[in-house]
Amino acid sequence: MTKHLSKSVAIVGAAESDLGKVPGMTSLDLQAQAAARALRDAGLTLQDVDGVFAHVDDKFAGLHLAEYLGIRPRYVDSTSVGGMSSVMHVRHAMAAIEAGMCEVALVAYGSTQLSDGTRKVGGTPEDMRMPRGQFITPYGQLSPIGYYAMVAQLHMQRYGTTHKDLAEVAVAARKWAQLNPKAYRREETSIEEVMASKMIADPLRQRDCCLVTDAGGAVIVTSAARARTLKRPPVYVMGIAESFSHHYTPFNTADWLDTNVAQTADAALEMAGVTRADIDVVQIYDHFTIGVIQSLEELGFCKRGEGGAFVADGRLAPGGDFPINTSGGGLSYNHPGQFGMLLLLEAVHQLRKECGERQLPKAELALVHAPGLVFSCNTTLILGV
Ligand SMILES: CC(=O)SCCNC(=O)CCNC(=O)[C@H](O)C(C)(C)COP(=O)(O)OP(=O)(O)OC[C@H]1O[C@@H](n2cnc3c(N)ncnc32)[C@H](O)[C@@H]1OP(=O)(O)O
Repeated sequence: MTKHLSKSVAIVGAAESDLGKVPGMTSLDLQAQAAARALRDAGLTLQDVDGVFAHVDDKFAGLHLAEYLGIRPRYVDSTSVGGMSSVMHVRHAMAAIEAGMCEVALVAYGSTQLSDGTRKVGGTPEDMRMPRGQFITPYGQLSPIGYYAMVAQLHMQRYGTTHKDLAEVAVAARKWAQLNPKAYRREETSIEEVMASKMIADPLRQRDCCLVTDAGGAVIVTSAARARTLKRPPVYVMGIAESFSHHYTPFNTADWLDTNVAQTADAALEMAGVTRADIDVVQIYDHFTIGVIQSLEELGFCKRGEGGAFVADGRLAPGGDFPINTSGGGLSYNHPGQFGMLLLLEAVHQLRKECGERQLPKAELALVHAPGLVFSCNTTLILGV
């Protein structure tokens, strides 16, 4: 249905804010810093921006960012659906640009969860306000780690996945991080070290969980026609799809491992007119090691239940035959409150061949996948140069 929109818009500017621990900044500061850098990258100015797409833990995110930047856009979208929001905003920007409602869209995200100590592992008042809260939170279920721990338990019980399989994902991420000067954790690690790290929510140990860092990022999306007049090589949106299944906890679904991921992967690939085998760069949300195994299966890179075997023997790491998350991912690079923006940025950097030591030799087509909440929704994006 959206096939005709393939290559109708492109990312023409992309930048991270300062990363890691950034004291003295607010999430708005980080968004604005990233926005200024992304605009400079594109050769555009704030006056060119007429669409703002932002999400932070604030329902007025787009409005606040526009006001902070001193601009008066004619289109604002502050939809927040968890980790995938920034990736989904690229689709919403495409729709708005194609409908003539804006021409230069700023997509931004920022979080200072490390510096301001706002990341809580569970039992927050917000949890209690959600419908599930009263039945789950009082019993000590940590959010979202506890939910993914239950998914991991089920995966292990049903398919024989082991903790060593999970650890493979964490070690591969660290090996990529060692090639990325901006990564937060770059020290050597091993399968044994991951497996011996402190238990957080059985079977997920500390090193199975993403980092808590500050970070922000921004991309500039515009029409293909405008993109061709700018200084950067356009990174085209070849295909993109989003899908929603349930609210937050998978325990309301018939099978916790059942997701809508394949639906968005198939739709995005079809829109792009390419197959899984054509993809050079894969960026997958790694909030927890089990999330990567589950995503690889659900995206159709292997069958459900085979993800553990798929990631074995360093396959995802530098030098492996299925490299993913070349930045070091949320597990070792940076993980602000939500990771979609950083996944998107790494895909753009790979396609523009600006990744230094971690640059993949062939990088023409990228697949970015991000879920929201606990695989409650997801977006798949195919980018190409
Ligand atoms: C939509 C979504 O994206 S869902 C995901 C949202 N994010 C999360 O849920 C965050 C998950 N992670 C966490 O909550 C925490 O990192 C935990 C609970 C796993 C670990 O917490 P703690 O053991 O209390 O560690 P704490 O956060 O205090 O950090 C202690 C040290 O361990 C480090 N550390 C934490 N996780 C890791 C890791 N995976 N690898 C290496 N070091 C780590 C920290 O960087 C910190 O180092 P420092 O003292 O040098 O700064």
